[in-house]
Amino acid sequence: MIELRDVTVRFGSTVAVDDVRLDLPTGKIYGLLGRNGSGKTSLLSALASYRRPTAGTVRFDGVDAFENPAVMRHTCFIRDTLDVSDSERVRAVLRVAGWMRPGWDADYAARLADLFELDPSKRVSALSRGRRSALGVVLGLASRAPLTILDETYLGMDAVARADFYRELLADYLAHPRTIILSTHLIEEVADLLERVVILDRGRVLLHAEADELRGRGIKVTGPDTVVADFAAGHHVLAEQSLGGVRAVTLDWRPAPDDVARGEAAGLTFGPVGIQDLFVHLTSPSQRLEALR
Ligand SMILES: Nc1ncnc2c1ncn2[C@@H]1O[C@H](COP(=O)(O)OP(=O)(O)OP(=O)(O)O)[C@@H](O)[C@H]1O
Repeated sequence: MIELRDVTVRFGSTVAVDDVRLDLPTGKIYGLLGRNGSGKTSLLSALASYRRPTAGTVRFDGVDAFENPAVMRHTCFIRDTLDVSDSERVRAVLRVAGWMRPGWDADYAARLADLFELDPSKRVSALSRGRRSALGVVLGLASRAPLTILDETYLGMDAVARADFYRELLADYLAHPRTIILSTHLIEEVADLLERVVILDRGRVLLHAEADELRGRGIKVTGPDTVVADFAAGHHVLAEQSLGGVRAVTLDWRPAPDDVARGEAAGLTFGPVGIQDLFVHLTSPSQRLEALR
């Protein structure tokens, strides 16, 4: 279990992470979601012991993580900066990772490098943005670290490379279960991979839930204005649109099959609300719902 207790990270007068308390069971794939500046990187830096929180503690199985060599050896935190020297060649970067990472699989790293067309003889400075991102992915996956954190690492990769990455991540996770935290803005793309979701909003945890629970949490209802209004009465409306007598509402409610049948008989149509939609509704300034905390 990874336990964060009252974790606050400040930069001068900016509170990047505000009194966060989280219990993260290990052996799962997490999605850390949040709008720009919501504190994801700051929280992950504290989680990975890259930064001492201004206040609070991070514990792994009851052990304080900060400056603890055993914990740090088992943590791989990949940021878009990569934390490698630009003048190094890819081959050397992978070799050094092999020395530092107890779980490093050099054959797997070579296969991944091949898959992402990473030329081992190139210097990091000569890599395109996408290939640089791919190097981060190789470092993250081949480390097989019990705690692997990928902080928007793969944003520079093209759609084909990202699809390869998602497939590799899932296959390797199933073969070598570990805790993987993905911070991303590409929510729809990764949604199917996630087992748990944490949403940060202005430095605070807005929501921490099983991904399956979120997938079925909301529903979109469309139909004649008055019928929709009747159906939605008493339920939390996350979003609403109206045009020419037709209304569409997104409800924070999971109706029973009988309710759906009743609605369909009255001329309503129903649609799912994905994790990305839910995220947008929960974090858009007009819809911020403190009550869901
Ligand atoms: N080194 C720093 N010095 C000063 N302020 C910082 C520093 N790092 C982050 N911040 C501030 O802390 C807040 C949270 O930033 P952080 O990078 O953690 O957010 P984020 O969710 O990762 O954002 P993004 O999605 O844009 O990458 C922001 O207001 C940011 O400006």
